[in-house]
Amino acid sequence: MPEPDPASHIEARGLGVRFPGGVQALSGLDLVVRRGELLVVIGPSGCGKSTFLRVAAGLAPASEGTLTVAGEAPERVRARRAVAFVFQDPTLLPWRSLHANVRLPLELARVPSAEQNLAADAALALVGLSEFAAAGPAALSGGMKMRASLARALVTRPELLLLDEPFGALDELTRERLNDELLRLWERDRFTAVAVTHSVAEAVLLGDRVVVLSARPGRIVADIPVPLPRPRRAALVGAPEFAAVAAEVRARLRAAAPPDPSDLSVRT
Ligand SMILES: Nc1ncnc2c1ncn2[C@@H]1O[C@H](COP(=O)(O)OP(=O)(O)OP(=O)(O)O)[C@@H](O)[C@H]1O
Repeated sequence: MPEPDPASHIEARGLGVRFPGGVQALSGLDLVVRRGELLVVIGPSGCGKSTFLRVAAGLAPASEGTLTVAGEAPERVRARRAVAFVFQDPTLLPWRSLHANVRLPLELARVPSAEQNLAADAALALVGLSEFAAAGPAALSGGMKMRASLARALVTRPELLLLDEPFGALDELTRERLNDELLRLWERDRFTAVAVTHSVAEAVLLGDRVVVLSARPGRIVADIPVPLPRPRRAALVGAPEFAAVAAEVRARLRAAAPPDPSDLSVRT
């Protein structure tokens, strides 16, 4: 077997996922995510984006081909807590304070409690929530809950962060702020990150590359580099060079989407 390339973090080769009911979510997917890269995956609804993240997180098995993380099976990477997942729903435990929510992954890893407290303090400070450490999730806005969810994901200093439409449920302004926050955290620590989104603007703002998947079963139809300089912030969205990349992503996404039956222009 060839030596794994140290620069590649996730390697999917001929990856396919078929669910027990027969739904083929992904098929023949070849993708390399480099270490320290921020990759965005976009594609039509139901094409298998979340399924790809779940396989990379070690939460779902591949049915064809392989996917490795740092040359290892994703389940092993999950077991050593080197991967963290952020979902659209912040899933904070309502009976725990923010601090106790953020330190939970360290508790589960049986990290000594003094270390847990220091790391949770630092993670809350990173996302600007120190003064809410003792508050319960019910006292927080949606944006604050998502910040807490990011803090909980980063508290273990993961090598790989997987984000499944993390800010999709937030209003536009809060979403912009959270994207800036995510960019700041990633610029600081340069963990490998794979984010799924439905927003073309978000994809171009965040990504080093944007991978466009076809309609189900998802396979890669475009792999678009984003040559915009970093650090990037949400204000970049109005720039002409931004619009050019966004137009390319949008065109590839349109071409990937299944035809709209109400669109008369595509009927013969
Ligand atoms: N556990 C499961 N069992 C059976 N089918 C599933 C399961 N999970 C997902 N699917 C199906 O697999 C397909 C891909 O789902 P997935 O959630 O990965 O798509 P997605 O691209 O993330 O969708 P969306 O953009 O709507 O969130 C969908 O048709 C979905 O209904």
